[in-house]
Amino acid sequence: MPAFLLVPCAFMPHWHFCSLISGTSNLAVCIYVCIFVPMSCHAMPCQRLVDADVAEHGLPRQSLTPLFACLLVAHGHLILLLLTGSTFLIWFGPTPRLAVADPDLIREILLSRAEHFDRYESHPMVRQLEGEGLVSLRGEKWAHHRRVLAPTFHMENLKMLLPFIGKTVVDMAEKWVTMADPASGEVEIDVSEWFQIVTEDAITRTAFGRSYEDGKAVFKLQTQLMAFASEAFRKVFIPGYRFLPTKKNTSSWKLDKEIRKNLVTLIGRRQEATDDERLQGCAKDLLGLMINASSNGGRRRQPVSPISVNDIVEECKTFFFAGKQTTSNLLTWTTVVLAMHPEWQERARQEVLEVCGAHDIPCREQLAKLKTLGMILNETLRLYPPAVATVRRAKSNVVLGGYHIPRDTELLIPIMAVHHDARLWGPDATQFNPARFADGVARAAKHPTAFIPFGLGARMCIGQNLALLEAKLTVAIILQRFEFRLSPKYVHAPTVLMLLHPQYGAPVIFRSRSSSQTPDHHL
Ligand code: HEM
Repeated sequence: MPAFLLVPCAFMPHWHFCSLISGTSNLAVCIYVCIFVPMSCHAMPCQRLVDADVAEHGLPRQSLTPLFACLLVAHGHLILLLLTGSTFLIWFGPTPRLAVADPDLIREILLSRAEHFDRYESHPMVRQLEGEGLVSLRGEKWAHHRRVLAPTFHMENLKMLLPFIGKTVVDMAEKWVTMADPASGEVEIDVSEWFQIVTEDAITRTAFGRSYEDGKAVFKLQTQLMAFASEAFRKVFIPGYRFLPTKKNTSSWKLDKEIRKNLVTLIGRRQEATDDERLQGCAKDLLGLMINASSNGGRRRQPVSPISVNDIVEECKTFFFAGKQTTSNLLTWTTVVLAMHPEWQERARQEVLEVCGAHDIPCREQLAKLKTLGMILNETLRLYPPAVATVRRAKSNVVLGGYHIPRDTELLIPIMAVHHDARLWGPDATQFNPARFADGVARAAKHPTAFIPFGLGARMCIGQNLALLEAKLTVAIILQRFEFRLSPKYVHAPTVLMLLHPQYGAPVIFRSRSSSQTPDHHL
């Protein structure tokens, strides 16, 4: 039997240490830093793997802070891939994981032989954050929920949300203008914070539709709940601690109870609505679809698992979690790379002005014509995929690419490493070059499965259409109204805290295009 490729690599102990204690704990990172700092001196080489642009832009070097050390931990697989080839064993705490970065094998795992592999069950702390919805469900219940919820994300449905999302972006842009310094006409904005307003609004409309205001109140409570959960996630993990009646735990339980109470009231109100009201030309929202599915459950010949109030609560958590931060990270990285590459910024702006004009909120048909912007978004998703990896578990003993994989083996698909593999993307794999997507996604790399920011197969991201539409709309509106560049305060430090985000935020300097028409403006 071929043995797994065991890699004696300096990175293993770090991964091992950090993952033992919940992945991001400060204590673990301190241990990590003590062991690894003398060996690494500086983390810059790893960042260079992430983006060659850093060197070009002479961005400030930084000290090796604990969180920055996490970057190295998170990109261990990237380095292992480059050192060893595309299939290797890596330790995640006491558990071995087979990292698979070969696109043919990834295709087998996620698509052609997906029945042999299940989604990996997240840690309870993570599940608390992501909810027990679509992301973590499996088997028949997952299939039922996916079928029920899919219509929300059909393009015909989503395009009805565009004017609302567009209005939120325009309001945000107008606020930036009022914040500008009257002398210079410029304003510095940390886009990583502001974009969350846009994505929260979009997900609230998608989930609650015409009950938007009630939905906002629910998601506000959920934000507080998630703040508690993510704080706990960053601390040392003590099994069972989350069940103790500490001050924070009791506050979390109270919030959870309140969310359920609000949703039950909302569901009751929606159920009382007449059919006429339900069909008032509103977009199909997640809440409405789930309520219908719970009441239609009895009409199905073989009801799988009727959707309960608890299911609705958990799906709301899941969609809020899966839909908000991912898309705001994409928006943040897109703005950062456009600020780094003024020539692409200008090309994208000219296209937007030609297709959509200088002021109007772009409609679905216009967005579809923004080819350059589409290429830029793809290239951003390639270099900075918000979800850096995904994990599967073998359901039985299987042979994959000549390896005998025992049942229950975890398989890590390092999306970010695949996206940076020079064997697939060519020698400029670490460079920002949207032109590689000019002939479509399938032809951008040497393998059609080399680009998987939204996963692949049956469990591919259900929110992909919404994310891309929202991102295109938001960036188009910003390009119509502003020219922008990186703030000198910006530090290029992509780091992973569940998702890939800029460790020190993303301060960008915006200048309104109406004020920058003066002859002496410099960008
Ligand atoms: C740029 C934005 C986004 C990225 C990069 C992204 C990425 C992903 C990836 C990689 C997966 C597959 C995970 C796996 O195979 O294990 C996934 C699944 C999922 N995503 Fe997204 N996502 C994004 C936006 C959204 C949005 C806006 C929503 C909801 C409104 C959403 C909801 C979900 C859900 C519910 C799943 C689980 C699907 C299932 O298992 O059936 N995502 N996403």
